[in-house]
Amino acid sequence: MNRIDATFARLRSEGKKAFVAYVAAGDPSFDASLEVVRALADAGADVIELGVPFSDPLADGIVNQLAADRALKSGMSTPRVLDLIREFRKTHDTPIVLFTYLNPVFTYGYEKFHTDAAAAGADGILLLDLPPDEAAQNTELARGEGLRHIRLIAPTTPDERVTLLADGSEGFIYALSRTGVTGAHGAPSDQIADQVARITAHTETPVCVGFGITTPEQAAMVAKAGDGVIVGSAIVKQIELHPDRAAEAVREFVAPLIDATHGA
Ligand SMILES: O=P(O)(O)OC[C@@H](O)[C@@H](O)c1c[nH]c2ccccc12
Repeated sequence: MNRIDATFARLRSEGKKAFVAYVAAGDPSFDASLEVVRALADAGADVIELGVPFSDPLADGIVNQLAADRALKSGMSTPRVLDLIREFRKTHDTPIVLFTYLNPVFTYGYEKFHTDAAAAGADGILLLDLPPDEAAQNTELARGEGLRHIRLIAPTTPDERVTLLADGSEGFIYALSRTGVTGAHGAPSDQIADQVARITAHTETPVCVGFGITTPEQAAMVAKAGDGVIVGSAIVKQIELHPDRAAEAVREFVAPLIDATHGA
């Protein structure tokens, strides 16, 4: 069974919500990043969303932009991201979703990317700029049985596209708490429960909410509304602030967020 599906099935049976942690692979270096990802898993993150660093991350705010830049400068590349996953898999079973843009996957080769990523130990993929209609038309974009395709739904997504996206989403659905780019620009809105309900009306697939979640209070609020909480920039900021003790700083930072999510 796919690790993402197994994790959500387990959490549902335990009545718990998922904590999904995002970091850019290779930030600030291969070795330090591997330690960070292991620390996230050890701290109890249910899913790790691992960013394949890309030079033009159009949906990312400044914190994630700088992280991608640090990773690229440290020599990170798509094959090295797969190496990092292989290393992580020697010790951990936590599901991994690869987050990236179409360009790095196009350059690597769509089909080869899916095959190699699944073989390395990835469980899902979130291709930010792949519209669902394109995925349906160009099946090689969505090839690779080992990887679940996770799709984003924004508050501005029209209802007819919510159905299309919910049908095409596997593993879980990523509901954006607001429009704009990633990062802590304003608190998550109190409309979140309504937005999640708009999606769950169309699907049984778990719905996780991300964008701008920074504090345990926000995590608890969002966890009550959906099936999981996604936190990126706030974790990545810890790596930026403490490059020499990134894993430890991340572990300390996520512990209360994970408690708040699991306790919601
Ligand atoms: O950083 P935030 O606001 O906590 O949001 C999660 C996010 O970082 C992660 O899921 C992600 C990183 N880059 C993205 C680009 C688009 C959508 C989502 C993402």
